[in-house]
Amino acid sequence: MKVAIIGCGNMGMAFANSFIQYNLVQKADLLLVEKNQERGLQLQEQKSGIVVDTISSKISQADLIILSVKPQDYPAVSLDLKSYINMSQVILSIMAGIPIAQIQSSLSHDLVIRAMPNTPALLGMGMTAFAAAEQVGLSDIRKVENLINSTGRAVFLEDEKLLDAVTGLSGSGPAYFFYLIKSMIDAGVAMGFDPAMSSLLVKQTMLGSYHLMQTSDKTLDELIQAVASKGGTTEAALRVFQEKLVGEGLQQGIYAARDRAVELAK
Ligand SMILES: NC(=O)C1=CN([C@@H]2O[C@H](COP(=O)(O)OP(=O)(O)OC[C@H]3O[C@@H](n4cnc5c(N)ncnc54)[C@H](OP(=O)(O)O)[C@@H]3O)[C@@H](O)[C@H]2O)C=CC1
Ligand SMILES: O=C(O)[C@@H]1CCC=N1
Repeated sequence: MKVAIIGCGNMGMAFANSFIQYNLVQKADLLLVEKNQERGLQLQEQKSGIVVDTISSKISQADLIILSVKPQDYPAVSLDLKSYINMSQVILSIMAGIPIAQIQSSLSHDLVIRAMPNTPALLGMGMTAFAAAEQVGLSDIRKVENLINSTGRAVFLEDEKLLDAVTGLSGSGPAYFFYLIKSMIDAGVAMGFDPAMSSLLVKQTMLGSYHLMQTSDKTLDELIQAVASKGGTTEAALRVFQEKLVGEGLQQGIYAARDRAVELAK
């Protein structure tokens, strides 16, 4: 399969590297379109594929074209791409917010799939949800799903609108996790640990807790209860979280991310 990737930053290259790692695409069949000169040079040094800095007739040979520029850069990309695209090519967009219909009309092209991955795709441990235009056949959906599976787990959504919620939940989710960890490490440092020791205490706790959650029969509430002894320390912390509306704050943040995805389409 021949693949072209337009915008080879964090996510574009997470996808490219997974395809290569699993031999789903050969480097000679991977066209990397990257406008940023410094990044383009890096990609050339890494020999990850055929690197070019502009969209040209070369793109007409690709079976699949991945759009992984920032949503704000898409209008310029669509103007360039429109003149080279051919009817049988499938477009896979991972851009936040931009609906399938908007991509179809800006490119005058039917075969569009829209996906929302996340950065653990860099390790093949990503979570991607995707939806397809009704004109895309099952065979093309399967081909794209196989590619996405090389970056981690994939779920197909019948309702494209939910992709904005996915963006707020799992697309941006890794940042929330790192934010939580950083806050805990900062608390450890404030209580007298050096940053390395605080980091070890927190990261190992999160790793162990993740595996406990995944292997235990208990619900999340029961797992919390199992830590929170009556009248003990955890209860004291949970009371403060409740008073400070930590859970609600997190949820409001997730809704704000979803709403920003909707705004990005305008
Ligand atoms: N980062 C994440 O966690 C996730 C991101 N996404 C989506 O993926 C997309 C890319 O995000 P991310 O990888 O983080 O962004 P990056 O900024 O890392 O990558 C985008 C790259 O595209 C380049 N670019 C801009 N315009 C063009 C053009 N006309 N032709 C070729 N290349 C161009 C940019 O260059 P320059 O820097 O010079 O502008 C940049 O190198 C976004 O739409 C985002 O919504 C989806 C899920 C998760
Ligand atoms: O922050 C963003 O806009 C992108 C989309 C999801 C994660 N990063």
